[in-house]
Amino acid sequence: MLSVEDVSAGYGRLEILHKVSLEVAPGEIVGIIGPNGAGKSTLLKTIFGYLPPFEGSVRFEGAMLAGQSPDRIMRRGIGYVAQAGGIFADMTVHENLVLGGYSLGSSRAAARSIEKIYDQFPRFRERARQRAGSMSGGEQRALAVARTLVIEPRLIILDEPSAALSPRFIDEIYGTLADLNKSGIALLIVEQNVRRILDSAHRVVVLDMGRNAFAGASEELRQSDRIRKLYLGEDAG
Ligand SMILES: Nc1ncnc2c1ncn2[C@@H]1O[C@H](COP(=O)(O)OP(=O)(O)OP(=O)(O)O)[C@@H](O)[C@H]1O
Repeated sequence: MLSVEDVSAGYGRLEILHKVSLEVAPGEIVGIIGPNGAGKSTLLKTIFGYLPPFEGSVRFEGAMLAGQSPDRIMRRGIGYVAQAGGIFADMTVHENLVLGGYSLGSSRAAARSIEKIYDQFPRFRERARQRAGSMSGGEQRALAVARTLVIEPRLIILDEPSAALSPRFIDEIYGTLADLNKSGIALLIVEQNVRRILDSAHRVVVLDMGRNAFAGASEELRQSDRIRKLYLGEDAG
C-alpha cells in the first residue's frame, strides 16, 4: 500500500535519511522506533510531502507521492497527525473537524463525514462548541486523530501519539487507534514508547542514524536481545 524505497532526504543540503526503505500493507500497523535524532520525524515529513526526497521513491497504492504537496497526498487517502497533535486550541472542536475536511473542497462531503465522526466519538458531538484547548491532553490528541478521519483515509501516519500523555490517556489513544485499525485503516506510527508500540504494531522498523537498522514482526523484536537491551532497558543475558 505504502512503499518507501531507498529514500534519502534532509534539510537544505544536510542529508539525514540515507536510503531508507519500508512498506505498509493494507490494514497493517507498522511502528518506527529509534534513538533521538535517528530521523523518524524526518521520514514521516518526507512521506507526507513536507520535505522533497533527494533520491528514492515513495509510492501509495501505486502512485508516486514524491514531489506532491501534503494537501494532494491527503486527498489520495493519507492522514497525518504531527508531533503534539497540532490542533487549533482557540477554535471549537467542530471548527477543528471542519478544518480537517478543508482539502475535500466540498463542505457537503465534509459535513457528512463529520457526522460519522460524531457517531464514532459521541463525546466530540457533546463538546462540538467547546474550545478545543480546554479539553484534556488525551482528548486533544484524540481530536487530532479524529480530524484526519474527515477525509476518510486508508492510511494514517502518526508522530509520537503517546508523547506527553499520562498512562491512562496513552491507553485511551491506543484503544482509539486499535479501533480505527479494526475498521480497516492502516497505521504508520513513530513511537518513543517501545513497549507500547511492540504491543500494538504488527511490524516494527528500527531507524538508527538515518539508516534502516532492523525490522521484523513485533513478536520477533520482543525476543531480540539487541532490542531488549537497547530499547527496553532489559538485561538480555
Ligand atoms: N528543520 C530542521 N532543520 C535542520 N535539521 C533538522 C530539522 N529538523 C530536524 N533536523 C535534524 O535532523 C535529525 C533527525 O531529526 P528527527 O526529528 O527526524 O529525528 P527523530 O528520530 O524524530 O528524533 P526524536 O525522537 O528526537 O524526535 C536531527 O539531527 C535534527 O537535528
